Amino acid sequence: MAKVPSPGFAYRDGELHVEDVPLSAIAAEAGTPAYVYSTAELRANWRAYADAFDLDGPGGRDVAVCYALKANSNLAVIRTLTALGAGADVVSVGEMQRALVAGIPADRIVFSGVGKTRDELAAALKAGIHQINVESLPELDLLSAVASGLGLVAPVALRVNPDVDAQTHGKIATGRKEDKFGIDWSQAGAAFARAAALPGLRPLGVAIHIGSQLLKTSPFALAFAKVAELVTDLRAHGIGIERIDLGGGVGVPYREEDIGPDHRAYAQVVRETVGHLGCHITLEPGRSLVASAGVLLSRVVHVKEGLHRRFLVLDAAMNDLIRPSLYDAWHTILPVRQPARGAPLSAMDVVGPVCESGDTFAKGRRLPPMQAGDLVAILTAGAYGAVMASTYNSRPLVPEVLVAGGERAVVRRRPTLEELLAMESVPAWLPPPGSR
Ligand SMILES: Cc1ncc(COP(=O)(O)O)c(C=O)c1O
Ligand SMILES: N[C@@H](CCCC[NH3+])C(=O)O
Repeated sequence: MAKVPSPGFAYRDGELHVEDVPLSAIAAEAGTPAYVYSTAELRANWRAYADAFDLDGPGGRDVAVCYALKANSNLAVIRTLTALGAGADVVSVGEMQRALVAGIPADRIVFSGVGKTRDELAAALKAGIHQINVESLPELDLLSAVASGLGLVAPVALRVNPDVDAQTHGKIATGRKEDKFGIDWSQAGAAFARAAALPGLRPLGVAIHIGSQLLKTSPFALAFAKVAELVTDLRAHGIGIERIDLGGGVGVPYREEDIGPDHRAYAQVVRETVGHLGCHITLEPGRSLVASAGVLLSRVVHVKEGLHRRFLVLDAAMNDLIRPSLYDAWHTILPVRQPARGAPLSAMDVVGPVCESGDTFAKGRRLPPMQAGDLVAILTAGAYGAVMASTYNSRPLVPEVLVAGGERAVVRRRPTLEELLAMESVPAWLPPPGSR
């Protein structure tokens, strides 16, 4: 049996607890499936960055940690992180709204993304956000026009594509030359020159993001060194770069055997590669701040003995947590009731009720005896979990619960089926019910 890898979640009195709260109590109150988040774990994840970058001391004066909301945009989660000092990295006007509503000041928000619309750019400028990360020449022109139309000058970083392989899953690597992100390395100089010439822009930063779930620091080191070269080059050409945005944070251990990441080693890489430039540095970690802080709590609907395999059929499904289906991602799965010492383990396919074979959380996972009605916790689900949920198969969005010590609150409730249906309508020109 896998050990519980995080301090926010532990077996006590024969049951898995989130801080001081038994998960069975949460299942009784919020129903299942439900995401459950630990505030202590969020704090510990923040502290790892705060310590590595001396955020509360003199070393951190020129470093901003802008939490990438895409990893988990629940308002209570954002509020917890911003109370610790986080700014925000947003990729849509919706995320920007969330950041503002959660209390993050506009001047601590950066706006990334490869396809920001005219309306989104205008909203960001009107809100007065810290920086817009521009990813293409057409976007430069559009932003300049929008800013000029509003009588404003946009604070801009250009996201460049350093052509570095992040050595992560292909679907979440973003810094290779074939990826859609950033301005081609060979066009970077010309793009900055153009930005400097456009009336509505103040180009002051270089941004990159090479991918997510990096368990090694070497790809970061390669990419950051290229950024340093570019900054030096741009300065030599009279373009005064004051800011560097280094993109997402370190990866997280999903399996016990995953080694790293070491925040201190990452911070060391940052200092060694770009520290000498005297730039203000923005970091945009998402996953590493929230992944370990969340579990997906689910109930066993059936234990189905197939002829060839044993299936543990849960009430959670791919629509609630899509990472295993989409990236073949591993999530450790634990029974909420602590198994007896030496309980026999047997291989089970852990699946959901959705009508796709891909609705599988784990294949051949070795688990102790389980029966219908038992609760399980799918670990390390705080990042890219609830935010990627859908209503596929007309399953309502999964609720979210935040725990702090002995306190707990439902921070997003499960919508009712009536609410889902109320969003739709049948036009009067369609045949009425009963006709054919
Ligand atoms: C531009 C940008 N910044 C930050 C992040 C957050 O990355 P991570 O969750 O790996 O820290 C992402 C997602 O990969 C991203 O696309
Ligand atoms: N959704 C991905 C990460 C995407 C990163 C976004 N830039 C995951 O779960 O691993």
